[in-house]
Amino acid sequence: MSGVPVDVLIRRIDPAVPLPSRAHPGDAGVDLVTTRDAELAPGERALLPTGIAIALPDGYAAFVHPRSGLAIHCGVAMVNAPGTVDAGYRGELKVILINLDPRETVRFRRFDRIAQLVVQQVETVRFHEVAELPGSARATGGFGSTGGHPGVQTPYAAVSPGGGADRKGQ
Ligand SMILES: O=c1ccn([C@H]2C[C@H](O)[C@@H](COP(=O)(O)OP(=O)(O)OP(=O)(O)O)O2)c(=O)[nH]1
Ligand SMILES: [Mg+2]
Repeated sequence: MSGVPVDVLIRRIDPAVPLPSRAHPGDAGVDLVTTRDAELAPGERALLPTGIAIALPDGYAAFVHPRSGLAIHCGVAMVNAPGTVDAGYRGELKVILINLDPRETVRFRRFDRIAQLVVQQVETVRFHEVAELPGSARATGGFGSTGGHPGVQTPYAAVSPGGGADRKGQ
């Protein structure tokens, strides 16, 4: 990371919670911990408290991202990844985890690291309604229109640049 650090106010809701810090200089995210033990059975989800609240400057947002280690080793994902923390939000940061492993229950202990927080500048936009949008090379192609998907055939339609749907088996 370069440039002048952005100042973010932080309040400990749980007085014993460690303040978030970077594992390595230059890391984009700071790890967030759970302040309570949790047990997630296969398919179960939980809203876990992090013990902190923050005040971001105007023009910034924070994004709660999953940890890749939890994903590959435990099959744990964030249901709403990335979670969006608004600049005006003063409540406790919370993380919605889900255990996607089909067999194993995953256990978290107090102060285990469960997610990471990335603070970013966000643009303020104004929307201008128009009858027609300007053309582009991609046009309306999306959802697999460029092909090359490994694995199973899904029932979902790819949208071709012409705007039509390529539906397998129809
Ligand atoms: O992973 C997350 C996502 C959100 N939040 C907090 C901060 C955010 O500012 C607030 C609202 O989040 P969001 O806008 O995603 O939820 P919503 O379902 O749209 O709720 P609301 O109607 O309160 O905006 O909840 C978290 O602590 N963790
Ligand atoms: Mg919202």
